[in-house]
Amino acid sequence: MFTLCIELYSYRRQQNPILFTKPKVTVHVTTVTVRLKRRSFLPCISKEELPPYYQPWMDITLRIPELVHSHELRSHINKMPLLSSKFLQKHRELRLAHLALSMMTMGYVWQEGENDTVEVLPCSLAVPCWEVSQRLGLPPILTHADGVLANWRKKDPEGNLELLVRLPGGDSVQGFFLVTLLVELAGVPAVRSIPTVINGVKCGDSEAVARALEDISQSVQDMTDAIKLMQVYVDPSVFYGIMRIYLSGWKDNPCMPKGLIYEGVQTEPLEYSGGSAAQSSLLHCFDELLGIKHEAKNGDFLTRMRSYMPPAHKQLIQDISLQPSLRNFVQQQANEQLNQAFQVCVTKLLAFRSYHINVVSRFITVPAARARQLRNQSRDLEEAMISRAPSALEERGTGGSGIMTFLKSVRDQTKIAFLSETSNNMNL
Ligand code: HEM
Repeated sequence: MFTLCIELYSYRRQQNPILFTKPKVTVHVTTVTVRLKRRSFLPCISKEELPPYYQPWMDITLRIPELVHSHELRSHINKMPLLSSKFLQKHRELRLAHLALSMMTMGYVWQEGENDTVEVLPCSLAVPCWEVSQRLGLPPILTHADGVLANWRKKDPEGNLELLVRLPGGDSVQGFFLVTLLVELAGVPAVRSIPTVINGVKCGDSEAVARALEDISQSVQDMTDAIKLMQVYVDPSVFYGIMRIYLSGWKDNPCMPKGLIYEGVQTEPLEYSGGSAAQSSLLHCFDELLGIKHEAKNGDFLTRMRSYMPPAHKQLIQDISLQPSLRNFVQQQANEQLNQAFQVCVTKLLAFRSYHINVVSRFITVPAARARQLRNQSRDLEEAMISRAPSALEERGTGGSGIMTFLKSVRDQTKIAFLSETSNNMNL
């Protein structure tokens, strides 16, 4: 019997829950609210959970945008005491500590933009960041598991959400991380249905497999609906001109070709990719389940992104990959309902990836083209903001990939998963 190795949260569908509000606009979307169990994909963390000993970390972390703006973050971190990580005990404390330390790291490195980065992260930050990372099995840099999965709390009993820790970029930062969180939440029913699919394949129960695939399709559709909120809550100029650099890493990044020395940890510089939703476990799980294989270079990138996930997520993906092939099962059964359910599932995943390419075009490709045009002749504030965006990242994602070639190839490989006889009927 295949069971989920990670305890997921239970969820409840509601007609119109208010997810979070934007000044003057309250958005109602048909998606999910959550009741959390203790250990889940999305740990519910509150600021109060770190012991008071760690107040010097939180004092700085909660002021990152303001201290970056006044160019004082680095000096505050340079004066920060070197604290022992041994008083952090619970998993949630460690996750909150990792969130705080990795957010400070991003602010420290990128405070002055791409032209005045640092070569060394001071030991008061580097040492605890390294130690906490080792204990969690995460890299010592901001990951999707920090900025999205562990960076929220309920703001009020109605279910509105807010971030715990912010980066520069105002409301767009909140919008970016929380909309991504909504995509994660929308994907929960799909992950919960995966064991049903696997067990159905093992027992030869086509009907159960078909029903579970239909649930997965609905959930992926909900993910696509959720990602559409990005354009409501995030301003592309702010994303591209201000926020994006703070998500960037020091691997495959021309403005930090040598990587970063973590003082007190190692004398040689280390290289890490920045935060990216390519580190989300969801699509990795779906690809493994549906038998979607990526081309060598892209596959290597995506596999590398798994080492930026919490180990239990990585393990879950690995476990799914080791199960009997769903695709073979569907082909052998020659059952129309099952065939159809499988095809719809691939179609929905393809639609998510196609819409995601749209999002990337709106938030990166279009502003990058405008930035190139305006770099030497900025006129108004919005233009100035875009033209100050780091040029090294025009063609690269924060995870370090060559963006459009990568994303289009990943999408095209998804199409290959269609069962051949019916793909013609689906007009693709
Ligand atoms: C403004 C919003 C977003 C932008 C600009 C964006 C940008 C990118 C970029 C540039 C990549 C290439 C990998 C890299 O180097 O980082 C990527 C990959 C990826 N992104 Fe996003 N992304 C956004 C939102 C999201 C959201 C909300 C999700 C949902 C979880 C998501 C899921 C993925 C996935 C799964 C990949 C890996 C490629 C794939 O499996 O199709 N992205 N994204």
